[in-house]
Amino acid sequence: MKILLTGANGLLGQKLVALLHAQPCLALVATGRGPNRLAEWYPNLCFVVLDVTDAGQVQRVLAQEQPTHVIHTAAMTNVDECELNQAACWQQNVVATAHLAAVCAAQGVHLTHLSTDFIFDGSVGPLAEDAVPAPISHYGASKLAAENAVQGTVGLRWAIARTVLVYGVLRGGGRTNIVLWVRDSLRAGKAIKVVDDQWRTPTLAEDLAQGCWLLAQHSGVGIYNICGDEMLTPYAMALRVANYFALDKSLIERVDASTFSQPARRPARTGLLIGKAQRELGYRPRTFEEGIALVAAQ
Ligand SMILES: NC(=O)C1=CN([C@@H]2O[C@H](COP(=O)(O)OP(=O)(O)OC[C@H]3O[C@@H](n4cnc5c(N)ncnc54)[C@H](OP(=O)(O)O)[C@@H]3O)[C@@H](O)[C@H]2O)C=CC1
Ligand SMILES: Cc1cn([C@H]2C[C@H](O)[C@@H](COP(=O)(O)OP(=O)(O)O[C@H]3O[C@@H](C)C(=O)[C@@H](O)[C@H]3O)O2)c(=O)[nH]c1=O
Repeated sequence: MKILLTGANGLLGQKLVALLHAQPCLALVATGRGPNRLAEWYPNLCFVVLDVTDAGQVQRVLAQEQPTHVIHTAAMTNVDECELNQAACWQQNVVATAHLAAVCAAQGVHLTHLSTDFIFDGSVGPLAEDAVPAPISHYGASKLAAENAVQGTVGLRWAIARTVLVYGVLRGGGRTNIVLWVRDSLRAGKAIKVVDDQWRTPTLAEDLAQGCWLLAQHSGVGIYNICGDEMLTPYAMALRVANYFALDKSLIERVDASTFSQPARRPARTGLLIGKAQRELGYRPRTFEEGIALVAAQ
């Protein structure tokens, strides 16, 4: 088995490297668009530069590496930036994915593609895999189009892992996430406004990596929700983080989403149901509390 990761420098990518680099009987090729930000921690990691929007590079790297499986985490994940730079978002999230899927099909490579709860409009939740998508942001529309491109690629063995609000410790800089943002703001004595009218099933990055590994091992086919098992608002999450780290809860101001005028709308109520992944893959995510404890331990 030989797994090639895209976006290996990212939050999920790093956790996949941590999980997979020492697996017996598995060859791992980590790829990313920039320099390898993981060399300090994984000096023996096989890292190849791969910008997934460069069709020639994708062709060459897959032909050269001959993976049996690809886990495609690379994407433009800043939702507001996607709303403001829609062409770049489409290029990164849709065009690149469609081409990667075609190359995987041509080479008989199993593709696990990462998708999101933001393909839904947030009117009802939590949702199972058969719910009808209706994205309300360009990011969400791009991720739905990517799903459709993957599913529409003839001859491709594919799995789509949908996830939600991923958190965890990221090395070497990159996007922050809800748990780190709350912890670091409160530690700095900074007041924060946190919404209590958006509902999510927050996902520990290590659990998401485990779910992707299970999908690759099973060469799973179809859509699988891979996320946390608890439905929480960011406000509830912030209180849990403050309690765990014994930080000042009075700095957390409870607000609703109307407080923010972000370029991209966020779906109010999402969250995904994980029964299928639990039954078919043996997926067992940690609780939010356990997730915070793991973040604290790192
Ligand atoms: N984070 C979340 O809350 C959620 C994420 N997801 C999905 O999960 C996946 C992983 O997300 P996450 O790890 O959090 O994202 P990150 O933003 O942490 O990582 C994404 C990685 O993709 C890389 N990348 C971006 N464009 C390209 C490109 N053209 N070629 C190669 N690499 C590229 C980035 O490179 P660089 O480091 O150089 O910027 C970055 O390392 C994404 O597909 C995302 O849509 C779904 C739901 C929730
Ligand atoms: C910055 C900020 C966020 N929040 C809340 C809103 C939101 O529910 C949560 C995260 O907000 P952000 O804008 O940082 O993240 P956001 O862009 O909403 O996160 C999304 O990322 C993409 C990649 C996905 O695929 C989605 O699943 C989702 O995780 O925290 C506040 O309450 N106050 C704040 O000041």
